[in-house]
Amino acid sequence: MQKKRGKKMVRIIMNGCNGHMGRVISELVEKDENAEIAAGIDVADMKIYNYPVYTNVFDCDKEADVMIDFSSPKATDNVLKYCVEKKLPLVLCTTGLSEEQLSCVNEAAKETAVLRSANMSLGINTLLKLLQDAAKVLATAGFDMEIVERHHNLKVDAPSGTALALADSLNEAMDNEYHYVYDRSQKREKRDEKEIGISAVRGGTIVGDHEVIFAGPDEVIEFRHTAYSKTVFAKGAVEAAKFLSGKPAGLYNMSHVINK
Ligand SMILES: NC(=O)C1=CN([C@@H]2O[C@H](COP(=O)(O)OP(=O)(O)OC[C@H]3O[C@@H](n4cnc5c(N)ncnc54)[C@H](OP(=O)(O)O)[C@@H]3O)[C@@H](O)[C@H]2O)C=CC1
Ligand SMILES: O=C(O)C1=N[C@H](C(=O)O)C[C@H](O)C1
Repeated sequence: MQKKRGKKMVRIIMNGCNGHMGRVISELVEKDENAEIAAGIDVADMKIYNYPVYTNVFDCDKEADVMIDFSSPKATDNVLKYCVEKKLPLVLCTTGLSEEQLSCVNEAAKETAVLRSANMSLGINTLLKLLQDAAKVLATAGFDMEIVERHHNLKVDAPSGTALALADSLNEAMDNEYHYVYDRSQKREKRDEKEIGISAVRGGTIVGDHEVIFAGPDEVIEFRHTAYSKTVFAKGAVEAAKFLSGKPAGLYNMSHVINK
């Protein structure tokens, strides 16, 4: 299909182009007058779309304005190296990165623009802010904070990157006094008041569901976000790519895109 070209065209390299998110983004960009996929990167060239696919990121010699990455932590080290070498802005959406990889992200952001977000949806990024006000009132009043996340049965990392980001947001509001508990199966003592419990459910085709529970004496408040399709993440990622193209080196997040 020949698409109408807009005035301002953002050229994207899609890392993880054969995956679930890579495909949703390819479909979305196909209809976008102001964006195109210059090349894809994945472990195999499945010839799904009409852009060139490289199985090794370092073989990719296409001119581009930004990379979007939805792949695997196994790809992250090379993705960061490539983007630093090419001074290519990077929208990093892959979750499950190690502590060491997270510090490499910070280092890379000194050389090129990096926007890392575990969740590209408007809803979760709004919730991250709202929760801080709630925590300041409720956790201070002694409410316990718990997070339950639910995802499809193909998800490999647990807890989700979003659950960790939600916990970090709560914790930041409380001067980082809290610690996270992922598994209570070996515990023989009651809950610590400074813990945030994080539980993961995996099943079927659940796109992504996050519940933040504030449980106090005789009352409970719950905040819940449900993604009904992967398009919410794809839209956010393409918007972030357009925002990041041409930006100076630095670490960005979705709040920069939403409040631009
Ligand atoms: N920030 C956000 O809003 C969101 C983040 N995510 C995260 O994005 C990531 C991808 O999700 P999803 O698309 O569902 O996963 P998929 O497994 O469907 O897709 C990942 C793709 O990346 C490929 N891949 C694996 N290793 C490499 C590598 N070294 N280089 C290039 N490509 C590679 C995989 O190939 P193969 O299958 O052969 O291994 C696969 O085609 C996950 O970490 C997920 O948690 C997902 C949704 C939203
Ligand atoms: O793997 C997924 O699918 C998702 N991963 C992200 C996460 O780990 O938080 C975001 C979203 O919930 C979907």
